[in-house]
Amino acid sequence: MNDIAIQVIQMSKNFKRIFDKPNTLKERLIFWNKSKSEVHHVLKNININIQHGETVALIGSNGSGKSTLLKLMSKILYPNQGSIITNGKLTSLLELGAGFHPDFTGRENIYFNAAIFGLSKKQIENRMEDIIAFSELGEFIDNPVRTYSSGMYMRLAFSVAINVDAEILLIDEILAVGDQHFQDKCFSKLVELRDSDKTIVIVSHSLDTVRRLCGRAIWLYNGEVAMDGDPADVIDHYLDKMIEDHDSSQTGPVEKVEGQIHFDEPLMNEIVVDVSEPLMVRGWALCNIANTTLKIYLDGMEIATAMRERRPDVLMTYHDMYGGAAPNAKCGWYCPVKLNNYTGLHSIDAILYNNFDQKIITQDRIQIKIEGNQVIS
Ligand SMILES: Nc1ncnc2c1ncn2[C@@H]1O[C@H](COP(=O)(O)OP(=O)(O)OP(=O)(O)O)[C@@H](O)[C@H]1O
Repeated sequence: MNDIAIQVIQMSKNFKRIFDKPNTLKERLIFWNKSKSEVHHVLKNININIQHGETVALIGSNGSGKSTLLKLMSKILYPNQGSIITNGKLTSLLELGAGFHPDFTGRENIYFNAAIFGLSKKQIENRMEDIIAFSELGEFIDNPVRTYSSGMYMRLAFSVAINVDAEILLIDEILAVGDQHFQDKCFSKLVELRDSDKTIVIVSHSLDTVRRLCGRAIWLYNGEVAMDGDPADVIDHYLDKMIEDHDSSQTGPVEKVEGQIHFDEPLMNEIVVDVSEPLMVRGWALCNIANTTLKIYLDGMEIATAMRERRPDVLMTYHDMYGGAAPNAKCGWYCPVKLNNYTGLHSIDAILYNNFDQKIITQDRIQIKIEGNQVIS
């Protein structure tokens, strides 16, 4: 048996961009030979081999061609040059609602979709209850899908996709529309499929999901494969490049500088073990400029510049500065605070400064009361 599930060979995809497209017949007649178009090279000479059993993420900034590549793999689109060969039964979760008939009920759409996938009526009937149970749609399963919310669509689509015995699963971001409970459930299911012999290709902006789920990440940049390998390395390079691109696109002063600081710890009832042991203060900062510094003050005295911390729960905790480079980037931070006066009320201030002019962008304060060896409020 061929070990390769998906083979992309010297593949390029272009789209035509049309400017000044006439909207009315009059405009068409007047501008009949004047509409301008431009060929947009979305993917250029891509070569990728994905083995059976691999779980691969496609990452990259908006418009880098990730969804287009998935659509090409699922043969919704065709390349202008080169080819894509898939080997195995393939199902895809690409656009919400794609493949569903809006006037059919959820149940009818299950029949419809599973039949297209080659399942017999008996096979579908045998799986029907499992599909409905996984989707948790309950009585809504007998309502027309046009009445569904995007989360409900996604529940139905995911439940069908995992029950049609596909060997290759292509998933585009859509998991993000589910509520937290269903996202967690889908994630666990994907882990289960990953650990069986399924091949999964997923497009996601959730780098945490990529790190936890995938064994390989492919980064698309300017229509080419910029890097292909271990997710942790690829994500680091991708984020560094995003910072670089963001910095070079910042030509003038940032007009409206905003930021937020959050304290997560110290938690109430935290036991302060020893006076000589510093108390760890943790939080995260969010700012729309890159060049910021976060300083920590104890009872009005500057005691430290907070240290960056990698936090799996906070997206993009990667930059050496505080605030982060990309707009709305978040950075986890920590600071060991040595309490001079052990018992009593202390205030800890975190202040985010703009490195250009040292002006304060934002600040926040927590007050902690220590009694005995505990933080009590
Ligand atoms: N059908 C189409 N016709 C014309 N241009 C298209 C079409 N589909 C995609 N594009 C263009 O191709 C480029 C890549 O789009 P694609 O959706 O693949 O990017 P993406 O990496 O998935 O982005 P995002 O992270 O925003 O989802 C974009 O510039 C988009 O405008």
